[in-house]
Amino acid sequence: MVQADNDTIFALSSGTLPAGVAVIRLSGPQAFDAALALAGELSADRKAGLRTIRSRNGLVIDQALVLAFAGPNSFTGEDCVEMHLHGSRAVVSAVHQELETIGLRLAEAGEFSRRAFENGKLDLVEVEGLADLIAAETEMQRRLAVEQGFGGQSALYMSWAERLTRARALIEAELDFADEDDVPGSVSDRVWTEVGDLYFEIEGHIASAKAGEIIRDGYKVVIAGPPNAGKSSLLNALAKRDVAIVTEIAGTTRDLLHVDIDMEGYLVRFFDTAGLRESEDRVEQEGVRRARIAIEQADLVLQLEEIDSDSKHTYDSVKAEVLRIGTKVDMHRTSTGYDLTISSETGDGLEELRSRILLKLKGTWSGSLVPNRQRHLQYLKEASHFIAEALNGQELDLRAESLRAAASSLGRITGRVDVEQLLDVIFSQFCIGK
Ligand SMILES: Nc1nc2c(ncn2[C@@H]2O[C@H](COP(=O)(O)OP(=O)(O)OP(=O)(O)O)[C@@H](O)[C@H]2O)c(=O)[nH]1
Repeated sequence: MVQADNDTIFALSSGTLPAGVAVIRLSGPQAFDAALALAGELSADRKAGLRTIRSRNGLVIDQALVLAFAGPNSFTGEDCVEMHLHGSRAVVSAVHQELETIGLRLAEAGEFSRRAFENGKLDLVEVEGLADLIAAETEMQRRLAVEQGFGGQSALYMSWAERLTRARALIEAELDFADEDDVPGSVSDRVWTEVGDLYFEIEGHIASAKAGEIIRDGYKVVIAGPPNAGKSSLLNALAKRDVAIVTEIAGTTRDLLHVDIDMEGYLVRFFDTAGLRESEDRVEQEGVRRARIAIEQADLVLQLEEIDSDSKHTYDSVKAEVLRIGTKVDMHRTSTGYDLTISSETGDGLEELRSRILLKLKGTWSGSLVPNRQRHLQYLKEASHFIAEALNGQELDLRAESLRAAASSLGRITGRVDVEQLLDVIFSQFCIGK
């Protein structure tokens, strides 16, 4: 069913019940009336007031703190109310029932944010950043989401779109008014130098996308090696619990297993893989196939091998960095030819392994703004392509058109930048004509 945009909506905005407090949020033209019907009276704008919440037939449902936010100064830009109730299922359910009877409806997933976007309170990048902030589990994910959710990234893209549009305005001024006296001679050289600088800035930003992906989706560490090398034992030792089955039977692990570990604020996803060997067993063959895909997609491969073992394995298509690790050091004396030797049994070398992984991770993100979604990357690449076209073009009007297309691509990232509007602003600052 298509829901009307001017419906007044409500939802439980806080977490799982029961809890100390449950926050129900209302948004839309009827929000204040509905809150008045339940709470009797609302405090002044944005001031919390302690109210008794009653049903229509006068029965007390709960006592709550009620806050009213008159639009446009609210999250959605509409009139909003928050009721901070006691967090019981029965209280929340009774309030929901009352609100539905009054004619409000339960919000759909993301509907508050959608309204915030439609009312110009948040742009798309900020909406995505907010979603990431809510989903953030590690400190670095939180920091990245804050950079994105609170306007920093949008401001960067907006400033780039503005620079492109300004360049285009200058070029068009040159095209339109070249024969008049009050436009300074050829501005082209300076404009193209500036556009060239911007091209390198955008390319640099695109190159940092991997860092964004690693922080947001996790650093993928794949534990690989022949059967019985001790892969599952290492996964369990790192996770400090029994995630994977460990036996002395070669070929125990057949599927891909993974464990997420928060290492000093970074999300690290460790994958345990099936031992790499030729096998007649179809399940094991499939496990090995999945292991190879995981190795190809890894950020770091831990190549395990029991010290002194004969089963040396070569990896064909590893793009990631590889750490060669000799295992079961508690059972062996010699240990040359490895980057590191470990024992999951005694814990030897595990701290060293953790530090090496962290060292690699800490070098990935400097804390600067980075694209962290495929959507951003796609439009950034598109923008960069159009800028390159403008820089290498011949006809001035076609080059100006490429600049417009590049600014539009950047505008699509935030969903806000209207290039034509920008052009008006820029032209209004010129004093062309008499
Ligand atoms: N002494 C000793 N034994 C270990 C160590 N790590 C693993 N083992 C033993 O080696 C055998 C194989 O360990 P796993 O962790 O299952 O090895 P895997 O590489 O996952 O094996 P597959 O699932 O067959 O690919 C088990 O009997 C473990 O107890 C270690 O550090 N020291």
